[in-house]
Amino acid sequence: MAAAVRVSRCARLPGKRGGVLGAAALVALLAAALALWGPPLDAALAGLVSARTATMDGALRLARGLVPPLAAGSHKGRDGRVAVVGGCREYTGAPYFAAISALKAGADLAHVFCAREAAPAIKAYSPELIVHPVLDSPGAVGEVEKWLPRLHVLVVGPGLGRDEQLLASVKGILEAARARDLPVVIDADGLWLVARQPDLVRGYAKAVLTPNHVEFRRLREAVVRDDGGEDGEAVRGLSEALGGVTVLRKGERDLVSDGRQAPSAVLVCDQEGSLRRCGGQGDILAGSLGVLLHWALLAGPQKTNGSSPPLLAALGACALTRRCSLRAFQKHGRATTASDMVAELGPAFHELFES
Ligand SMILES: NC(=O)C1=CN([C@@H]2O[C@H](COP(=O)(O)OP(=O)(O)OC[C@H]3O[C@@H](n4cnc5c(N)ncnc54)[C@H](O)[C@@H]3O)[C@@H](O)[C@H]2O)[C@@H](O)CC1
Ligand SMILES: Nc1ncnc2c1ncn2[C@@H]1O[C@H](COP(=O)(O)OP(=O)(O)OP(=O)(O)O)[C@@H](O)[C@H]1O
Ligand SMILES: [Mg+2]
Repeated sequence: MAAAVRVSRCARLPGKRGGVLGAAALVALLAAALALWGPPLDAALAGLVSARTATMDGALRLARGLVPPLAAGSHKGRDGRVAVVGGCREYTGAPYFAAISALKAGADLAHVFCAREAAPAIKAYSPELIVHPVLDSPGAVGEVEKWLPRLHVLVVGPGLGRDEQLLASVKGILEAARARDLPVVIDADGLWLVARQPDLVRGYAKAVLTPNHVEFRRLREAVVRDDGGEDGEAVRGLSEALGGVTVLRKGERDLVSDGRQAPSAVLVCDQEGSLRRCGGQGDILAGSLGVLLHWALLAGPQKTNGSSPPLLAALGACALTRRCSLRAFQKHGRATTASDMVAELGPAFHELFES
């Protein structure tokens, strides 16, 4: 059973003695303890409450510390060069949402490597995106590989579709990225590929998978031969079976684990979000996560306090996506779309990471 703690916003937290701690006392107590973070934190809290799942507000505080300060002398690209690999005839919105979210979350440059047919539409959505119509060309892997030295992170899968030729190209691109130790976020149909070829990511600590409900079940079925279970232990088990790849299982509560946190904590992000379940919210999360993952890996242990950088980045991206979707929902209600959420990403980022 994944051991950690569940810290929810509500007042009720069953302790070992079955008592209930008041919210204020609990928050104060855990705020101090969370400051320890990492193995000392786990040790400090292990005896406090029964092993459940953990919403690590302290992790968010750490995530804030990963954001590089804007500086007069910085050059274009320093704060992140993110590339989305996806976009096909059917799906052009998903790669756009992922790439523009990376920019609005603070990346300096956002590329999209997509199929030729998708490129005009994605280019038309935004002049900010650098769109390469190469993914369905015979030399797609080489075309992308020559860009890898100039990129910090790949976000693979939004709007990819399931065309065998595209998936074969993406397999080669993932292999090339891993060979260069490039961090990757794998979402949507990129997860379709991983479910069929788990060794593409197995044991790769710089990979983060972001399955939704359906994609999670497919992965569990393919990797651990069990499509049951949606709880923290199922997430931790999948992560462990993939050799410590960080898994973010999206849902009403986002569950994150790298399978190795001792004692194997599963972190929960259940901050308030939108009640609307419109398409594109997962793409926004994947793009935001791309830039946060780059920053987290760059920050070093003194900033992450010994915690897993991908884990912190995933939590930060969950909180950011929920906050921008909530802001959009408060303005647009049932009419809220992913475009409205993207429009709120900048203010949500400021609220969470800069104020
Ligand atoms: N505007 C666009 O271009 C969009 C394109 N998208 C792309 O569409 C492709 C397929 O993504 P999908 O998410 O549709 O496919 P999935 O295979 O993830 O999901 C298939 C169906 O499962 C159902 N489902 C999803 N979450 C569920 C849940 N929590 N409980 C029960 N049922 C659930 C939905 O009806 C969904 O259509 C991906 O490449 C994705 O990136 C989506 O991201 C949505 C937006
Ligand atoms: N049932 C839910 N209740 C509240 N929030 C949810 C729920 N399901 C998902 N979310 C929120 O929406 C985010 C995206 O999850 P979702 O399941 O929509 O991804 P997705 O299906 O990949 O989206 P996309 O349409 O972009 O592919 C989650 O990280 C979570 O914050
Ligand atoms: Mg999705």
